Amino acid sequence: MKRVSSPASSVIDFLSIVERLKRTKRTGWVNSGIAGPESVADHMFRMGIMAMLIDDESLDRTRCIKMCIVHDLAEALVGDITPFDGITKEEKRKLERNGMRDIVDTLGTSAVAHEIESLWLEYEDSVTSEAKLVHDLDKCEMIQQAMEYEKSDGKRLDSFFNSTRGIFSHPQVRSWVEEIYRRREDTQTQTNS
Ligand SMILES: Nc1nc2c(ncn2[C@H]2C[C@H](O)[C@@H](COP(=O)(O)O)O2)c(=O)[nH]1
Ligand SMILES: [Mn+2]
Repeated sequence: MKRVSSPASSVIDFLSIVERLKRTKRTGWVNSGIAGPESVADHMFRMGIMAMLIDDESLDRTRCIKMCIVHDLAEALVGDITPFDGITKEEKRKLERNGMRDIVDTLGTSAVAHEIESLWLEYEDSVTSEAKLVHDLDKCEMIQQAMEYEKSDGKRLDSFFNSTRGIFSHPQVRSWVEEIYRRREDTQTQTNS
């Protein structure tokens, strides 16, 4: 089937929506009083790099990288909703599903529009091994950022570690999480000495 590419006007409209992710600060850090917090785009970028570092031949690595960089795309329209905003998971999914539909519609019926929406739905359903890995990376990236903010801002961000304890399943990600915890303890030891 001939690939139908989106016209330039649609592409620029779509990229202007993506630009919002560069300006949308991650709510969890804003609520924690972090100065100059990362954006949603920053978070997805490092997740993409993390996916490149995964050494697992059973996974479609390229698909994982693509899933990382689209998984929070809906937040360009609905914002970055935390588990503490009083919005149910069902309502959040409905808001983000509708947001994704609006975002992808700007690209028309192109193959890439379908690909982006499919990747997002696969992440949301969290059934495939690739999606489960990207969920691991989502939380691993978050706790590494929390560890780095604890060190740079001299704060305790316990909730990020408490809410993700024991949830990681991929062995390589678990090894990264162990190292994050070790470094966090080092920082706390140095701070207390
Ligand atoms: N204070 C906390 N905030 C949290 C926690 N877990 C997630 N979050 C924040 C981080 C993001 O701002 C937002 C959702 O992130 P997604 O990548 O899942 O869209 O919620 C937590 O335990 N404490
Ligand atoms: Mn995320």
